[in-house]
Amino acid sequence: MLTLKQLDKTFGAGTASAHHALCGIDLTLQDGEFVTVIGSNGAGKSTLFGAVSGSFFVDRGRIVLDGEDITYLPEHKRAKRIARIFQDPMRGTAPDLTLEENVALAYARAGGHLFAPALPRKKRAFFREQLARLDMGLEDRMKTRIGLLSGGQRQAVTLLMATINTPRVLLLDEHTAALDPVVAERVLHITQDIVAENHITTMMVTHNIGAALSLGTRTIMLERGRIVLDLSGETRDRLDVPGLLALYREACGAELDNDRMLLSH
Ligand SMILES: Nc1ncnc2c1ncn2[C@@H]1O[C@H](COP(=O)(O)OP(=O)(O)OP(=O)(O)O)[C@@H](O)[C@H]1O
Repeated sequence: MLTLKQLDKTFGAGTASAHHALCGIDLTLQDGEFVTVIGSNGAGKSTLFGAVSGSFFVDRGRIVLDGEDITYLPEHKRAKRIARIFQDPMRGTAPDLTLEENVALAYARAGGHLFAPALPRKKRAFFREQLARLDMGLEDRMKTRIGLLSGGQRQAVTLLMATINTPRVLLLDEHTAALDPVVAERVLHITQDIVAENHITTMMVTHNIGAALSLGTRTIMLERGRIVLDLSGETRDRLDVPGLLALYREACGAELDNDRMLLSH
């Protein structure tokens, strides 16, 4: 279980450009829960992920994972349990290393090691099987430099690498936004399968409202560093995009300001 209690973060505190990016975030995620996260531009979605993954420490509040207080645990020590994938497919892999070398690195990192020994044969075979499931022909390209793969292929590999040692929490920060729609759809399918099979507690930021309402079992909406909507069960099941926008208007007294979100449904 992941619990966030009263998280607060101000960037540039004490300066003229101070920005209160997280304002008392309270959120509990059950094991294996898949939550989609939406919100207008600058609402604090990436900041929330940064707080959970440890890119910075929060100013106030507590982050508790499986009963352990990890609020001040450095990022590299959380990495074994909390994986994060970004929008940029180039970010999660080393372009000059082969697919196999990247996988070896991911294993090493997940095990808390600095150096990557050669991949044990069993693990190699397992990863090859996983690659075959992607149906992108990558299982026969273990010796190919990652930099030669397409964005979609790289993002799919990044997803496999991030979940190689089954993290407790997976943070997906618009991880399909830079892919063409067909590839994005496929990567989303793979995401759902991996998350469900491994029972990984997952939060996924998306600007696609339709995807936000159809994937996972819960949707939260952020606005100015606060959770303004937390939708699940029948309420969420019955909701369509206009319905969500109306709820937003009711909660915030304004129209949603996110062009990408409004254009993508
Ligand atoms: N390191 C930082 N220093 C100063 N301000 C920051 C920093 N990171 C984020 N912010 C500010 O905090 C606010 C929240 O940013 P964040 O990236 O979390 O928003 P977001 O909801 O992910 O937005 P988007 O959908 O546009 O990516 C923004 O106003 C942003 O400019």
